[in-house]
Amino acid sequence: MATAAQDNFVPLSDPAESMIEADGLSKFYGDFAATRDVSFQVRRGEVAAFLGPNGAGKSTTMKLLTGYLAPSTGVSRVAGFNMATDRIEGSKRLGYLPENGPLYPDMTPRSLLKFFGEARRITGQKLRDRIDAVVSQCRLESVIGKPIGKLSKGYRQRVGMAQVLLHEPDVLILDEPTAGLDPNQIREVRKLIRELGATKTVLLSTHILQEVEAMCNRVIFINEGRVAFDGTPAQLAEGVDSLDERFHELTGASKG
Ligand SMILES: Nc1ncnc2c1ncn2[C@@H]1O[C@H](COP(=O)(O)OP(=O)(O)OP(=O)(O)O)[C@@H](O)[C@H]1O
Repeated sequence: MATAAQDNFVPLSDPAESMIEADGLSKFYGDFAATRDVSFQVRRGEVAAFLGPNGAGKSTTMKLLTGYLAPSTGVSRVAGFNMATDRIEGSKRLGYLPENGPLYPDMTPRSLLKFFGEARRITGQKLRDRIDAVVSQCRLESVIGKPIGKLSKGYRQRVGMAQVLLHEPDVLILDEPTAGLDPNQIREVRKLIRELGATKTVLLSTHILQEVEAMCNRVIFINEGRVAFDGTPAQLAEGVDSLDERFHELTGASKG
């Protein structure tokens, strides 16, 4: 039976090109469901906002999608690969930026990128070329030799992005990529994500409505562990005076 969320869904391109797929993902901690039967697909060419209030289940869903957490029920796929049974193949095509991801504070961006590149079996000239490319893309030139622990939050976030992009993944899953940044840093990270969206499929989590308008052509809204809306930013704004009003409506609706 179709759900309200599915009724709202508008396919933007060929369904065969689904690059990120959540299929009935639930995660239980004892009796508590952090996510319940979460299903959606993000297609090639989409930059999708994963929107919802604090505690809605965004990070949990992202961990389930990337294979970092095992679901209680359901299946996740990245570029068509089942992340439970084919995680290595899926991971080759995936760049995942976790919320407050581990960055080794004593390493420099250069040594960190070398370390992660080698872990992905990129070596020699290819690795040097890829490091140069992501350093330029993420504008890290001025901090490349400084300890990561001494960098500003904005630069640390860009180091995380560089690490995510190093192996040229087709799919990016970014957990709150602009959290904790100042307005200038936010503008720069948004610009970078818009550029990346031209060639990659992106799912980024946020609880900030402006992120949707600034970067995304698709919105998946989650509340209390369930998908409450799935459609375009224009559909999200339909029939309300402001996105704030829609946010309130979507978060209030499931409490009745
Ligand atoms: N390991 C865990 N054990 C128990 N409950 C957990 C665990 N991890 C997450 N939760 C709970 O699951 C719910 C969803 O958490 P999650 O971190 O996915 O939310 P979120 O939407 O990412 O929130 P935020 O925007 O604050 O990061 C929350 O109520 C959280 O407390």
